[in-house]
Amino acid sequence: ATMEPIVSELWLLNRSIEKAEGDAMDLTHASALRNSNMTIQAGTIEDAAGSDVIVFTASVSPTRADWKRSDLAAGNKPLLEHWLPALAESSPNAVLIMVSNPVDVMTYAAIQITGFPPERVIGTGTLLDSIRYRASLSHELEIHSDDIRAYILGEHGDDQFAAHSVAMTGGEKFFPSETSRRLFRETVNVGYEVYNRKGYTNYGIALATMSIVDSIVYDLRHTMPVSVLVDGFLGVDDVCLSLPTVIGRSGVTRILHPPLSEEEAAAFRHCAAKVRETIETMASE
Ligand SMILES: NC(=O)c1ccc[n+]([C@@H]2O[C@H](COP(=O)([O-])OP(=O)(O)OC[C@H]3O[C@@H](n4cnc5c(N)ncnc54)[C@H](O)[C@@H]3O)[C@@H](O)[C@H]2O)c1
Repeated sequence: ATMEPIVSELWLLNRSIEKAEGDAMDLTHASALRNSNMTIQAGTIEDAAGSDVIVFTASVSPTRADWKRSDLAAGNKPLLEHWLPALAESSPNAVLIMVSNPVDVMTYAAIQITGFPPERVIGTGTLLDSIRYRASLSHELEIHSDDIRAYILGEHGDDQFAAHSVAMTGGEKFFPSETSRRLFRETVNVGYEVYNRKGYTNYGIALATMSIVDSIVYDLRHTMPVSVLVDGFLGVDDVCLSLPTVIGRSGVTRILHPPLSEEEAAAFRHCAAKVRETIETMASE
C-alpha cells in the first residue's frame, strides 16, 4: 500500500537505519511497477524536515502471549517522548497520524508532547475495526462495503462498540440484528486472531492509514471513525476516542456527533473512563 503514489517523497525513519534502508529499497523496487515517480528513502529527522504528514508506528513488542493493547502504553510513551519533539520541531506544520498502540492513549500523549493543535493529530482509532466490521457485513448482506454506513466507535480496544442505532445501508436501518451483533462480537477479537496466527497485522492497517493520508493530501473531506481529542460530546472531554471525523488538508475539519442510543452513549462514556485511567496510570509511572 505504501507504494501508491499519493505523496512525492516518502522518508522511512527507524532506530535501525539498515531496516529502514532495506524497506526503502524493497518499496522502491515494488513502486517501479506502479505509475509513480515518488522517491522512497531511509533517513533522519532532519532529512524529513518540512513533511506535510507524519505517520508514527514505532513500538515496543508485547511481552506475553495473552497481551492487550493497553500493555504497550508504558513502553511506548518513552518512544513518543524520544521522537516526537524533534519531529514536531522539524515539521511544525505536519498532520500527525498515530498508529502505535494503545492508539487512543498515544494520540492523547502525542498532542501533549508536540503541542500541535488537536486538529492536526489523528489516531487510526477504530477505522480498522470499522473496516473489518463492514467487510463481514458486506459478505453477509452481499452489498459492497462502501455502501454500508456502519461505525465502530469508542476505544480501539476491548470496549469498543458498534453504533447500531445510526447504521444504515441505502437508507434502510436494518441494524441491529442477531447477525450484526454476532459479526460485531467477532470483529472485536479478530485483530488478536490475526496476530495469533502471523505475529502481527499489516495489510489492513496499512490501507486504513493510506486512506487517512489520501483524505489529507487531496483534501477529500472523507468521514472516518478515527481517534481525536473529544470536544465535549456526551459530556466527554480531555481524552482521545473515535468519533466519525471529517478529514481534509488541515487534518480534522469537523467532528460529527451522531445521535447515539442510551446504551451506546453509556459505552462511549465507559471507553472514556477506561482510556483516561490508562493515561493517568502512564503519567504516574
Ligand atoms: N492502530 C491500529 O489499528 C494498529 C494496527 C496494527 C498495529 N498497530 C500498532 O502499531 C505498532 C507497530 O506494529 P508493528 O506490527 O509494525 O510492530 P513491529 O514490532 O513490527 O514494528 C515496530 C517498529 O518500531 C521500531 N522501534 C522500536 N523501538 C524503537 C525506538 N526506540 N525508536 C525507533 N523505532 C523503534 C522497530 O525497529 C520496528 O521497526 C504497534 O504498537 C501495534 O500494536 C496498530
